[in-house]
Amino acid sequence: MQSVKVGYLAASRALCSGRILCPEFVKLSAGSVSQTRFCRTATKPEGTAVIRVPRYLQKRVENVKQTGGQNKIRTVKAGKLLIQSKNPELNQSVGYMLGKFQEPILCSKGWKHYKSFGDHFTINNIKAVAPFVADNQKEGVEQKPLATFKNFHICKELVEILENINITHPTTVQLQTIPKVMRGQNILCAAETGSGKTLSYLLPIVHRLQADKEPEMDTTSARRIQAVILVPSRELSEQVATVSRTLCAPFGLLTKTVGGGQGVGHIKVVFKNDQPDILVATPGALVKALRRRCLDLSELSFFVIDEGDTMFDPSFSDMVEDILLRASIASNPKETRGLGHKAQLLVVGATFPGGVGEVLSKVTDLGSMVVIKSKMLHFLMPHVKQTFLKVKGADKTLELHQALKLLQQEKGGGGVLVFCNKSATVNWLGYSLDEMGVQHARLQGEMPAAVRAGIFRSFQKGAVDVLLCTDIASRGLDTSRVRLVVNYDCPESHTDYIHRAGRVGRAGGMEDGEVLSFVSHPWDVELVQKIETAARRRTSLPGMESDIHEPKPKVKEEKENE
Ligand SMILES: Nc1ncnc2c1ncn2[C@@H]1O[C@H](COP(=O)(O)OP(=O)(O)OP(=O)(O)O)[C@@H](O)[C@H]1O
Repeated sequence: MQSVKVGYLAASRALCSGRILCPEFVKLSAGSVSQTRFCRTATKPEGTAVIRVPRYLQKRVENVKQTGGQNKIRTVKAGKLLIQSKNPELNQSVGYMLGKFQEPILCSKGWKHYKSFGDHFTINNIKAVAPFVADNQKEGVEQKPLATFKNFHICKELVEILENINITHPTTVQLQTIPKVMRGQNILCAAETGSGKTLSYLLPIVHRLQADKEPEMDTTSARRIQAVILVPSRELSEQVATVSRTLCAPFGLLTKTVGGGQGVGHIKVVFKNDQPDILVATPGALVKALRRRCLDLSELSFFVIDEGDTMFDPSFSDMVEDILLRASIASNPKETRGLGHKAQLLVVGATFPGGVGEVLSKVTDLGSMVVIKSKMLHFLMPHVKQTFLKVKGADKTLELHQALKLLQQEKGGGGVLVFCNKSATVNWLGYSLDEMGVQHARLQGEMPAAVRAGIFRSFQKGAVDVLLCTDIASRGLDTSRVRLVVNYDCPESHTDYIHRAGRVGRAGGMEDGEVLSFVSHPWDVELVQKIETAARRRTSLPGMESDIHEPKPKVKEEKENE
């Protein structure tokens, strides 16, 4: 029997004064006082008795505290369910709101116990439209005219290109960001996954570059790099470059990429004949290029850091700092115009770690940066159904097979991203799926660059439906055809969960995207409990609230020091 020691006086006071008037408890406690061995020990102060409270009684007391003395809290009301559990008593309706100090009773509460295998719960999608769709586009809101890209006064060719690909109304983040970028402000923008952050920075960049372009300029010789976009992976650099090329096409602006895994020879070739107007690069490749003096960042008009959380992660931050120090970053909008102008700094991401300010304060005045933070940042996506299944490690492959079959039967198939925590798991799982006859592709960081090239693109194009991958595919990669994200291995952090889950429910993507997470290890359970708590409380995921803060103006600090 596991037990705890409590002071006799404290325990008896709690028993007598509290609402916990359990006769069994009192009887047992009194019994154990007379028998306690601790009374006899010389080290204990005289008169202090120690009683042992059995674990099962502690649990009962905890439950009484949680339910406030009632047998159970009724969390189900008429209408749609927010949380749907294997045990219907733990369901929670959309209409039920937890009290401020009320502890939610979690389906995943006992998931560290081996008997919980087979248990499951679902956080239902309670909204049909993503929160980042501008308010006036939501159902039932018809009063205001819809905002369009024309409202931003960007050149008409760009508006036409967007219309051709069915992008007519800006998302919330685009509405907030584009005007500010056009005004020359440095921006720190944090908004949900799939909310259209790429266009938020690319549209104003291309608009400005075409406006600044001199008509008589020779297209090749006078070209210089005017915008650098830093991204964490090769795949993402290709994706951003594709969007950029589409937007640049009518203006003859050139976009190039340099990515990790490419030798110096290849990097030199990129810059040899023709400098691009827009360069999309990974930090490692750009550092190599800068060291070999292949390019010069002194005349930049824009410096963009996409996927800010990854780029300011310790694995990249030194390189990012090194690159930023070679560029001349503006400290206010006036410095971004005219002769000898400096670069406007745009940092975007779906989550933000602490420490962003530390690096940025070395290159610009943090006080001048405009922080744009979406309302639903770090919340679970309300328009995506998210299921958690407690399953034995050995059964995960079968469960995955089952989920793929169900998707085929119920929705006629679609893109599936299966996330594993390690490259080795991707390979191993790949062999298992081969044996089961499931066609798939694999994408993981340990693959040679040549093998990796084009895998995500072929998945985007629909050449293969199932992609087994590590977290390299969770950051920024966009495909509207993903219907199901499977966390074959439970993600290691909230940030990873947000990014992985964010591959569905994207602007312009499938509306019925789902996330399925397998939970097999006891150490996965805490993360699941936090996610379930956030869902039941309708709050953001814990530990991420302070991730983004308004940078303090440097000037004030200096004045204080004087
Ligand atoms: N205004 C819009 N209307 C409809 N679709 C849009 C709009 N803006 C962007 N999209 C589409 O939304 C998808 C997601 O955009 P994008 O990749 O820029 O998202 P993101 O916010 O950068 O996501 P992540 O945080 O995952 O990087 C893209 O397919 C893009 O074409």
